[in-house]
Amino acid sequence: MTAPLTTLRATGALRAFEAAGVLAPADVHVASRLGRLGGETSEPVLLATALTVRALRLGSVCVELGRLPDLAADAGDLPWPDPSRLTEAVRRSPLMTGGAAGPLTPLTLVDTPGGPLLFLTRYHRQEEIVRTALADRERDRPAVDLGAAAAALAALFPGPAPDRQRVAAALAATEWTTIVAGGPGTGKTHTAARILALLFALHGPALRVALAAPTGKAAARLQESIGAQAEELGLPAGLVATTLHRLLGPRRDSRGRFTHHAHNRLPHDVIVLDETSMVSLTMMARLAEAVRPATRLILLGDPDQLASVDAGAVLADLVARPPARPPGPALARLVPGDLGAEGFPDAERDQLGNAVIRLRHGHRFGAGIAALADAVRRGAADEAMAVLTSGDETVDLRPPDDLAGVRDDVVTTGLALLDAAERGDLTAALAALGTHRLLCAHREGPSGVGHWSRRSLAWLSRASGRVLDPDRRYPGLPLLVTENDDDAGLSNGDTGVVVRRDGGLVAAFDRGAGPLLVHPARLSSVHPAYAMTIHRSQGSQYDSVTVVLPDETSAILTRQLLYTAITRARRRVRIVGRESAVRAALGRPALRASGIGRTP
Ligand SMILES: Nc1ncnc2c1ncn2[C@@H]1O[C@H](COP(=O)(O)OP(=O)(O)OP(=O)(O)O)[C@@H](O)[C@H]1O
Repeated sequence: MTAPLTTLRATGALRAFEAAGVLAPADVHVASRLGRLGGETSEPVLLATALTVRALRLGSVCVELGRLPDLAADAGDLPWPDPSRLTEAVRRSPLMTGGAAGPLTPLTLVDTPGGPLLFLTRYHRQEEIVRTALADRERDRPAVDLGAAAAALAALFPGPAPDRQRVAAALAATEWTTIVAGGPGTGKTHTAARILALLFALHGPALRVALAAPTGKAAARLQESIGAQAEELGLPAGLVATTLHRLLGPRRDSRGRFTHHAHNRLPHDVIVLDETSMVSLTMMARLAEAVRPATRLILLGDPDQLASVDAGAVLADLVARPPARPPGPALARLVPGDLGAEGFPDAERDQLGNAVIRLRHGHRFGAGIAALADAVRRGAADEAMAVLTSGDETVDLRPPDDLAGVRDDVVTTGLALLDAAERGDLTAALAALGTHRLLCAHREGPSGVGHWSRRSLAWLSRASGRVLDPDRRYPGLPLLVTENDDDAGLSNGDTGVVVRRDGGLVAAFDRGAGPLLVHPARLSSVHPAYAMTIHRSQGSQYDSVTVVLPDETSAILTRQLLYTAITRARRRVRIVGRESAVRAALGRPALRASGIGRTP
């Protein structure tokens, strides 16, 4: 039996950190358990261990021992250990060296030019796997027929220089790994479809291609988008996208292990992975092990989004790596006009050495949303406020007591859902689901999901003249999936709606071409989705979005959180909150630590 999550044993420093809310009971529990198993009693070492466990919970793979107090700058006075004494104590710890109790070494300390980093060994290994695989893949470059590649590039990308999409495709032709970064609507999928066309042109129709994404929903969108361009680009019809899990082949006999691994690699010539910012370090390591050296790996994603909820912002880390080598000579010969163009700065050219290209031009957003997202990404608070107060009708900042507009959007969307769902019109119901979404930073409290869900339901009940009880799954109830359910084909974060159908009810989930229908009784972990957290909205977009900000003291309110919320909107974004909260968010980049690109 596992021990209950009690922290009665927390003493001294751990207790102080737990009382201050810096450590959760589970952090202390894991650290104490490791300490007992490994024979470590030093309080500072156990504190550092608990802080490392906490860091994982918050998306960092390690902690910087020399800068521990930065982890909780707003937590007041706490008994932080002296960094150099702590580092020495960790170095000598049986948790590092293995003790009398056995060879268990759950901690790994890595010295870097920026100071010592403390990892849980398991995650350090995973970083090593990703780093080593990438370094191996960077040792050489694929041979390419430059004449054929130049001709195909010219046909696929006829625009003026600099065209970063063309550069992305040229990278994909000349590198084993290519990272195409960019915000929503910058054309990552558009480019991926053209990259495939280029690779088919170079290597013939037998090329084996895999399309993958971290969630079922993202895979469906990728497949739909590539499929819609297949005819125009001469791609084979019926390219199928799958989740990364399914690509690797989950094994029923062993959770976390896959059919494809270092000794049974994936057979594909090209693997395109979308929404890479949502891939955890663990899954990235599994993929890195399973990819053949001569497979082209194309990673697409937005590194400015919130990191994956599991540890590891692998994409952001890969994009931020200092250049390891100069750009390849073949690249310069394929796209000399783009690389030499005035609007293509040196810093971007250097990044090409790591096969990283960032698409910058938005093709989908209103100009207001794009300008706001860009200002938020850079933390430029005055610029963001100027956009928000410019009168541009695609972006708006409203004080928390000015709710008429939000109510209108909630009621219009809710009534459309009720109407379409009662009529059994799946297409209309799923379309209504994507028109407006309420996003909150928190789950609880006056700016949290619970409060705003109840408020939305009250508005909608009044407007529809019906008593709507989310516990009785009525037609028109929007749903949010909160756990992966492989058997039902649902992923954590999927949204759907209950619809009347053939005299009964079904839950419909958007899957591009055809909706996924699930009997409501088969749904295990779902909640009403009148409002949802920004974290859960990652990877989805809506026509219009209302973002409810907490007050400026909320530590969860970071630049990445606000960027992620804003970029969920295609046409209109309304922020409900005060200017002070917007400014606080922009002043708070999420502190994440990882070793990729830093360790020797
Ligand atoms: N070079 C281009 N010329 C014309 N239209 C483009 C170009 N690039 C992208 N688009 C269009 O812009 C829209 C957004 O492109 P796409 O879906 O590829 O972006 P994305 O970066 O993959 O977005 P997301 O991150 O939301 O998936 C699509 O309608 C696409 O056809």
